[in-house]
Amino acid sequence: MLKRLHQNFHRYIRLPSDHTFHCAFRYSSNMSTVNKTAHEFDKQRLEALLNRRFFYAPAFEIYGGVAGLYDYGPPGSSLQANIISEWRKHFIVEEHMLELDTTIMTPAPVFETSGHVARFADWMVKDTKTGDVLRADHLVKNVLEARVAGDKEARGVAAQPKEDDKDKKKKKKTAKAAAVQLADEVVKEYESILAQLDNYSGPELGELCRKHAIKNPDTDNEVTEPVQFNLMFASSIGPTGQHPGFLRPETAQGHFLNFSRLLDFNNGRVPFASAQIGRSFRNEISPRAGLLRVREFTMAEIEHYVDPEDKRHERFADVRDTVLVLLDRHVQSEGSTEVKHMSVGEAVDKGIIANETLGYFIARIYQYLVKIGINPSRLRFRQHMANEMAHYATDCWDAEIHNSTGWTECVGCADRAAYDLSVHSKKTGHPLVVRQALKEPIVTEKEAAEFNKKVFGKTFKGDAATVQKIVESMDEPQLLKLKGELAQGSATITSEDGKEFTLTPEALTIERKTFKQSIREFTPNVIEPSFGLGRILYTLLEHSFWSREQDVERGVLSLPPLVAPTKVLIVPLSAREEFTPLVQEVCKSSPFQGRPPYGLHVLHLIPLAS
Ligand SMILES: Nc1ncnc2c1ncn2[C@@H]1O[C@H](COP(=O)(O)OP(=O)(O)OP(=O)(O)O)[C@@H](O)[C@H]1O
Repeated sequence: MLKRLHQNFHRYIRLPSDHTFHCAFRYSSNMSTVNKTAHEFDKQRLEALLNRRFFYAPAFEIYGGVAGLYDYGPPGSSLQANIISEWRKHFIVEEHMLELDTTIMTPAPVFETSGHVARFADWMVKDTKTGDVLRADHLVKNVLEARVAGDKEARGVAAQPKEDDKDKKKKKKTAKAAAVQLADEVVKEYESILAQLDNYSGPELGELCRKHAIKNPDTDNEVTEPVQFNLMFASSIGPTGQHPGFLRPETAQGHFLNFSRLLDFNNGRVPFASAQIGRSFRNEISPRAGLLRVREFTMAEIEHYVDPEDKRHERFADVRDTVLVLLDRHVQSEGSTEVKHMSVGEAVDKGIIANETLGYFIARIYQYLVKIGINPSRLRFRQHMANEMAHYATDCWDAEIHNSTGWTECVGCADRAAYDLSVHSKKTGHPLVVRQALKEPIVTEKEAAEFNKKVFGKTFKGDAATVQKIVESMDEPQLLKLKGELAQGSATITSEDGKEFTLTPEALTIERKTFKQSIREFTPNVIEPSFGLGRILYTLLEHSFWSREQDVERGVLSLPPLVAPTKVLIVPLSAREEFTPLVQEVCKSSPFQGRPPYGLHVLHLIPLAS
């Protein structure tokens, strides 16, 4: 019997029929083909399927659950592992990146220096009567979008709500507005606000709420002025609570703090990149969007260190012709969302994308997302507007994926300039720089201060070090001025705390000297692609979900084999116990074991017969 099983292996591999998630077997990454026969997307059916098959579920559910925390079940974990595995291959292996695994618990000074303690915050408002908390930009977005939708409905442009919404109770609570037709200018103004929503400061969001009578849609109550809420989870390290700390809200700082070691590992050369996959934590104000906004999630982040004077990328030619859908900042600031279809080469040439390295990573992000099954026609890159971008960043693009809630940022890709390395270096005194031997030494002439240590010490005693520091920190024009004053007999300088010191030519001389520099020292700039894997996973599930017109009850997930949780199913057709060892034997000796064709590397053994 076993021999027969082996001989007829392919007959005993039961390719699952296409009415459950096991139809991960539809080898199509081209959903447009699939969608021709598919029924309209139904979020409730997808959610029911994901819940029933335990892709993921609210964490601590039997204790009532906590918003924004989710556990992944077997297929969800497997799907996530495959997404990560492909990410590792696509970025870490193919780009020779240096992988890290740094700690989550972080001492507070790190985030004080990075600016997170002061600025990693969102604007929140409170319902003036119930005290319910809402994120200010989300409130404005939901209410204005609902009004625009209501206007479309009143004009007969929008689809009417479906009659067959059986499970209305379960429907997500979202802002709804009556089908009321608005004046054309009002619609235009709303659309303009929505197009540049991320550009508004907290006070401006408050102003919008007042101007457009935006209230809490759940209660119709007014809301308070926006106040900032820091998103980091605070903790303390050690039994005495002496060392305040935070759960990291991103993995990036772990890369920067290890920069010197990474640089050594890379033999002192740039460019190179570090990469890390790990958990991050954000105490989101009002997480109501399933996996799209959670309080604990897996990120995959790359920090690519590059010479600030040369941001070319040696493999740019490989991606130059990749055509992307771009929504640039100028279009948004005009209140429009009109996209451009453009090759990444053209976008860099025209200065729409700031430099080659940033363009290279944007193209690689696109390739990765499409490879794992994201529908390219629902993927765009949106450039950050001036106010939205961190003050130190020179350019930033988000990979946004369209889903049932609209466009969602799933990957951020920013040129962070030299900010992070500079601030940590300044704070700790540890140089986070690259030293490069110059082919041709640079010869320069400049004013230099020379201290007569004996006289200097005698004159200034305990203040000698302070006075020396003041002089050493002077630039060329200041030194020239000081030199002139000393030539007249003496000069007076003042310390930060207002103390005055008189310098004489006996204590200090300033002379023009020639310097030869054979080492160039610089702080590299950082290009950072930052992926939220939960958002990618969820949008992928939406893009892969469909059902047939003739069988809408049964959902199908058409995931590419590369990431599908189940690749091959081997099942006994009878419940007889003696079949179990035979099936296990077949699994072990299957041609897929060890040498997976087409990425088939997971074998699931599921008893089918009952
Ligand atoms: N609360 C969250 N839940 C799930 N994923 C998240 C969350 N916050 C951020 N991410 C993911 O991490 C990536 C990088 O984080 P980044 O700091 O750029 O996001 P963000 O701009 O703060 O996102 P948002 O504006 O949506 O809050 C995002 O592109 C997203 O995929």
